[in-house]
Amino acid sequence: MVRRKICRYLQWLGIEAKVFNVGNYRRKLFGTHQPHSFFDPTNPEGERSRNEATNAALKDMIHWFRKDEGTVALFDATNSTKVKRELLLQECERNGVQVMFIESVCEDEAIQLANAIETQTHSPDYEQMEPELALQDFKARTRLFKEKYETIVDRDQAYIKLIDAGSDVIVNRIKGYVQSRVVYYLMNLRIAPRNIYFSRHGESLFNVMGLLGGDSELSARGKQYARALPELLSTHIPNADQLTIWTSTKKRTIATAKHLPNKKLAWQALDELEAGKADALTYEQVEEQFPDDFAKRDNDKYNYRYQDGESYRDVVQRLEPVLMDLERQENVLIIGHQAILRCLYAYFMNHSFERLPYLKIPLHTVIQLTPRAYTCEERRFKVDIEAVDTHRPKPKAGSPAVTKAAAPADPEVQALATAPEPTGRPLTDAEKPKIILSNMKTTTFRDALHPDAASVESRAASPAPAQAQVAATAVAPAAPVLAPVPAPVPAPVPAPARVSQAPVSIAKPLVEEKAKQIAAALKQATAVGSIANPAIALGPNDVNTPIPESALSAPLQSSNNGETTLKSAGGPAAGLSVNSYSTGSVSWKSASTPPMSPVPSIPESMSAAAQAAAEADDAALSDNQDLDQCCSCPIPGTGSKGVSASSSLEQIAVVAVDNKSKKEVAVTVPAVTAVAVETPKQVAVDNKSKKEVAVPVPAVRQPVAQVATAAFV
Ligand SMILES: O=P(O)(O)OC[C@H]1O[C@@](CO)(OP(=O)(O)O)[C@@H](O)[C@@H]1O
Repeated sequence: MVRRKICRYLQWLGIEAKVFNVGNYRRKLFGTHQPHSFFDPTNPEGERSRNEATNAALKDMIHWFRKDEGTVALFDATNSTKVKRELLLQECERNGVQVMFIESVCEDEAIQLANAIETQTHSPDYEQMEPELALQDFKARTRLFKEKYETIVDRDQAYIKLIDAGSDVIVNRIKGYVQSRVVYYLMNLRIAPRNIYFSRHGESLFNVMGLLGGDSELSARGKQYARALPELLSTHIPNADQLTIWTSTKKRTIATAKHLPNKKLAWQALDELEAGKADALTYEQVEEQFPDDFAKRDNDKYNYRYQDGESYRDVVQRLEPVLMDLERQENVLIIGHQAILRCLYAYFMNHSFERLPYLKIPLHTVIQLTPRAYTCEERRFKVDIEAVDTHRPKPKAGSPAVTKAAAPADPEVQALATAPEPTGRPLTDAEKPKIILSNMKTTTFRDALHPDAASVESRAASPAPAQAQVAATAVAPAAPVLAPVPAPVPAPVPAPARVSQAPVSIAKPLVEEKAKQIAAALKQATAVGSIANPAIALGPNDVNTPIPESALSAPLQSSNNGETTLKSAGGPAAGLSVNSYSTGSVSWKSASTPPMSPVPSIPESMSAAAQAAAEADDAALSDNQDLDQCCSCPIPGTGSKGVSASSSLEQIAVVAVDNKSKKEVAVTVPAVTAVAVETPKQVAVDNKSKKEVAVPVPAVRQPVAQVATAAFV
């Protein structure tokens, strides 16, 4: 399930990613209900069939790269032996695809069992089979894999090892933007059972007047909703008093949380999409005053950036730290805004970026999301208090509002925009949105095939459009030199320099005791063998950008020969210190990181054949996405509302004291100690002080990689 989560996460960030699940190929070629003997390595017939499935998936993956459709492929197979991994590596190298493996080592029997049960419950392999029989078969299959399992020891190879549900993470030869992104994500990932709740603030005065943005009070009906919320929660949510409430720093969300006795935290990063010059206007006024902008937004709402404001893409970037923290948390209720909740909801429910800005997040409704291994379940609780409808559907192609817009309306988006409002009842199976999650093994990144390299470079060199109150005056540094791009012909191409030959990106002092423990754990794990070995192949753009050491220093436990073990609790930014940093009205308290609970995710341990993810899901996950990510620059003091850099490794969330309210708020700031490597400086002008300030800018938003994963197939 991890590979699906990685895929969803990368897609959410705007990186084209797709899962190639060998189990699905195997099922297509040889049927669903194969007995465990099919997986016996001493069964030549079974072995031949499984290799055939692997080759078919591999072929499709390479084809996908060659057609230039994707950036990161997750090759989802077991990859549990050196020979299998070598095969994958050779094929990828021959085609200019760089590989990073992800191995999940789990010795915790309880987690193994939970995984087995989850797998046999949801895998298409065990559909219509008695649960007990399914479990037995799955265990037998797992034993067969264990016998031949070989842990990854090649120090030249890029890999991540998740030990015991990610409580330790071993990182070897990880470099560049996408790889470090994946490491960061895995360190924060949590797959323990929990619910996540979203609610917009109660109806606001601006909502009633149809005005965008602002910081208005609640209307009378909005206040009524705030008063009704405690009872709504206690009626529908077990242990509602245990929920942590996250709000934005806007009055309307804080007032909505007012009557809740729960622990509360206000995040600046949760503030509504900044409408800039359109702030406090109605849609009609915006159309009248800024007709071109209005049409552009209708044409591409996700990417359209308000003058002096933000785009949805910007908001996704700034929400990343919130999302990371959300992944670590138990039960959280976010009282937020329409655009903000669309972004978060789209992540969990796996909506494409085209659909995202049109998702329906109505007022006076609590949305409950329950991540499952293979799905994310949703329920909506609507309070019977009237509220205006602030949802503006995408205008039909050809309508006056989009006369200037070239592209026709996306039918899926249209359908979504006109879909009936969800009600308080639980969704039926057919209505339930499917989601990610499945075992992940091998992840590969590629770039060399990307014929768009030059244009990517030029995109990176273009100044970002004006950010909230910031005028960019300098050009971002040149993109890293790209490897020669092989022509997209079917014939084998020369293998590029291997990722493994790149210099070690992280070298830390050895902590003997911990290293011994890890070694013992790995040895043991090899013997016990509960694994999942994903691999990620990296593009050349990504090769020379190591993870900022400082971003990883705090959780460091031990390292040896370039292999680094990271303690995931607290995330990679834990312990980074921000001394005296100041923004408009906020001063940093000190070196504390925001409330971060220890992470660990459930391991994908044996992940096995349980690839319940149907082909259809894979297709759903592979929405074409635009790689042209815009840089968004966090400018302290410019009123940019915590607009963040696009790499979370470059920023940390800290607890700060709001100078006005004297309350603690969680805010994100650039991790100043972490920006040096990946984030060159750019000069911008602070509109308030009129002074030049150095701004961290993501080096490149290039297509970075392609991923492959493996499972028991
Ligand atoms: O992106 P669109 O669909 O315009 O919606 C965003 C708008 O939603 C609103 C309501 O119109 O959110 P909210 O009231 O939840 O804070 C505006 O503030 C915001 O500008």
